[in-house]
Amino acid sequence: MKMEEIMRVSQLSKSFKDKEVLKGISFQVYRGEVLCILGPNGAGKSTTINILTAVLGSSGGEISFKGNKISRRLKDYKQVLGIVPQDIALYEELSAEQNLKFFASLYGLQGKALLNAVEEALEFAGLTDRRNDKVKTFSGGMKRRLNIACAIAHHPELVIMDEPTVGIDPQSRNHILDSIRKLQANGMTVIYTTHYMEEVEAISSRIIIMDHGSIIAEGTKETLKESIGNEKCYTIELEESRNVKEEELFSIEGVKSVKVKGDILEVTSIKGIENLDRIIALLSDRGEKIRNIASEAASLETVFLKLTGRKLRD
Ligand SMILES: Nc1ncnc2c1ncn2[C@@H]1O[C@H](COP(=O)(O)OP(=O)(O)OP(=O)(O)O)[C@@H](O)[C@H]1O
Repeated sequence: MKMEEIMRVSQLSKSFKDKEVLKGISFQVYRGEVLCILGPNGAGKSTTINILTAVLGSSGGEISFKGNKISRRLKDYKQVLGIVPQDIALYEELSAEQNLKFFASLYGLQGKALLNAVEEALEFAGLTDRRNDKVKTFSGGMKRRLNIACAIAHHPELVIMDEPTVGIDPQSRNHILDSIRKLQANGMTVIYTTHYMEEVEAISSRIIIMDHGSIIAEGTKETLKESIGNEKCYTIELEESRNVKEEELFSIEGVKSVKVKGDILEVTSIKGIENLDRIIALLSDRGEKIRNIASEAASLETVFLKLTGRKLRD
């Protein structure tokens, strides 16, 4: 499938006084994808997002949207953009419906189109039955959902979200992740920053990993995992007997290391070499009884650890 470029960021830099926060980052965004920007606190994610949404000016570099520099067509660009900021921006004294009407009307929607957009957005947020309640009576998760609904009611082409699930309950978080999949199914493009690995696993089409103001890796979940680890690990739980010799396992093609921890045998093996059946055959040949086998590939967490030398959440 040919990917259509919708946005191009070239050599984007930003300094606050003499502190260089973005060090000339470049990347593309393709239509219909969910691009996750992953990085620890202070990596420069919010600064990037704030520049992409034209809230903040850059110190250097260029951003083009559908071939035009955004600075030249700022009004048109903002019209097709949906922005979900890190902090909730809603009117507490207004109802869900009134908030939606207000935000959608900022994008020029009126009359029937406005009413339809509000109806659709209420449903999207799962708040149709709470439409007339004031926002101040809502839980954190409901506010987050409404915040997102306000950003997408006008059907933007590109939705930019800055850590929209921070500090909310798991149910609302799942609702938000589901709704991002829905946005994508409806043809929208999403840029999403997070420091939660599970979210990246759940929704990303592509990932950019940032650290200290630079992009340190880019790819899909699969390519990133492959780039660092071409190993898999079998955890084999045995009944008590211990007849098998470690060196015997090394005679099987692909086996790189064997560790024995009590009744557990940990075997790392090169990915792509299908040898589990041979391992099992050898074990049963030696009279071992297998209780359980689990196989695990490298995770995004390990990718991050290898690239930066530290955990994502310290
Ligand atoms: N207005 C500012 N003035 C000075 N320094 C700033 C300003 N805004 C951000 N920074 C610094 O820039 C760096 C990057 O911050 P940024 O908020 O972009 O990181 P982040 O990856 O979004 O982190 P978080 O997950 O905490 O939001 C940090 O060191 C931060 O202290």
